[in-house]
Amino acid sequence: FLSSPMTASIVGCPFSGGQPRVGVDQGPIRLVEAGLIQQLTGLGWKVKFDGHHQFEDINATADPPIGILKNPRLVARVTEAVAKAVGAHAKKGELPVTLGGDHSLAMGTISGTLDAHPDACVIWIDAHADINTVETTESGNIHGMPVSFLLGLGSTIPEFGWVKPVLKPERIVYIGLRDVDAGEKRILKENNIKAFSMHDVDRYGIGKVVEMALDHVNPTRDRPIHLSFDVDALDPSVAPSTGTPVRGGLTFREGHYICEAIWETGLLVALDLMEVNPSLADVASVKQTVAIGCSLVRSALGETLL
Ligand SMILES: N[C@@H](CSCCS(N)(=O)=O)C(=O)O
Ligand SMILES: [Mn+2]
Ligand SMILES: [Mn+2]
Repeated sequence: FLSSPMTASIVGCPFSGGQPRVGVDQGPIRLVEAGLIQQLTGLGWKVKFDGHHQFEDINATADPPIGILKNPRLVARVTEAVAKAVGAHAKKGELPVTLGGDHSLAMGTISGTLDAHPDACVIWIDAHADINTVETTESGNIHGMPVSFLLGLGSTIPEFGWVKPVLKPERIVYIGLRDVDAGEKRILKENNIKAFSMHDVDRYGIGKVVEMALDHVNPTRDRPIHLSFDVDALDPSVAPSTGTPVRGGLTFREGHYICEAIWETGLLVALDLMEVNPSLADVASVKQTVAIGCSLVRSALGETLL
């Protein structure tokens, strides 16, 4: 699915509108400053990066909540721009590597991927399901909702008219869940969405879980894969500087195994690395979180241990 020479296009998205914490917009800047581009070049990738996206803000008075949804017009506008950017890169046979920024961005990245690769499946690595609808969300933070928009669940909002229900429930699988709201549990069940929680990771081991996840969404290993990786899937001791940390997460190796195994399929067409917030911990912990973000991207893009 990728053109040659293999080209990775870094889509830097300094965006925090999907959630209330300051700082997650600095994630992409810190990942690039840590040398991610040079690291990918070192792996043999042709890397394209024409600067971080400049999302123009909408002042709060012009963007009042819709229901309890916060910054709705801003999130709608930004994610539409991201969908266009990711879709354009993917259509050129490049591998878009979207650096967040909060996970509401995935409404855009996955829309873009599916525009270029309609048959793609989504592997969502996260402590959370991010599948709340307008009706079920209790926070109004849109970073907890992107999957519901992509599936076309819940009532539609005119401001999000650009999002089409391009994702089918049988084309997404979760790994790492351990903090799912009651409403989300109902949605997962009603839509028969496959999800491997941390209980499953403990029970089967990460190797078997990844195999079962791929068997579910990619049975004959012929579909393009969009990997959406929320660093809060990792245990907070491994990736502390993130907005919604939840204990009992993936180890350093389990996180990397997922990326390595998906690269090994040869089917990866798009990657998101989301929710790195470099303002939530001490200097050493921030550095650790940024470094593991870079490391996960390298593993997903072919870096091997031997
Ligand atoms: N389920 C909660 C938390 S959502 C956490 C979003 S993320 N992208 O995984 O950090 C909510 O809806 O606010
Ligand atoms: Mn998430
Ligand atoms: Mn999460």
